[in-house]
Amino acid sequence: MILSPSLFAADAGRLDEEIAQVEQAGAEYLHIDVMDGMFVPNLSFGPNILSGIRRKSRLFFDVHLMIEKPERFLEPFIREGADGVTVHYEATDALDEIAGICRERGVKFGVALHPRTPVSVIEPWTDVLDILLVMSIEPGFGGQAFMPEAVPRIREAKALRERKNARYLISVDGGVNPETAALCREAGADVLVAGSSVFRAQDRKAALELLRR
Ligand SMILES: O=C(CO)[C@@H](O)[C@H](O)COP(=O)(O)O
Ligand SMILES: [Fe+2]
Repeated sequence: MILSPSLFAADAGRLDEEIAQVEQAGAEYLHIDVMDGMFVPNLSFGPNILSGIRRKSRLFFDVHLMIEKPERFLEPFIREGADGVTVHYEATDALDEIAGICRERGVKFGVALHPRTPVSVIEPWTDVLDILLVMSIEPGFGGQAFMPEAVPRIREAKALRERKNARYLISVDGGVNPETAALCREAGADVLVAGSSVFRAQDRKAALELLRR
């Protein structure tokens, strides 16, 4: 299981220490939420923050773009250190272009699905997709409860991968804690994104171990 602590839940006054802690505790990815106040009613990190934290960490930077027309900002996020860029299906008509740029620049191409977007919409891109992000909350805020409807959607994403003989990782984002992590794992998740359950815990290593178990 790949664990991707979500930086949005970290103490913004000491991001480098927070990142070092989860890196030392054995996280594989660092999930970085980018919000534009349009696609979601909130704001978060921009490319300048990515550039700053890139100098402090070797983790895989798993960038989750919750922005309208993400193709406008792909280049700065790649340049500043993203290893994977996940865009929302609902936010763009340019998935082919985005997939092409990701391939050219050697970064993983991810697509996120809002909880009400059918999993089947991704079918035309399954052969170029590296990460399918199944949202298990309404995007825009951390600390929300996991939506149980996500579980059959993870199963559907896995069945689709098998049927299409595709290779994408299935990632789950929102309300992931030790209990809901178990449901996600059983359903077929490969990557667990977890904000509050990691960064609100005193002992990050213990928190990651509980998610992994
Ligand atoms: O993309 C988002 C929110 O839109 C997430 O990545 C959250 O930041 C996850 O936080 P928790 O639900 O784990 O607290
Ligand atoms: Fe996210």
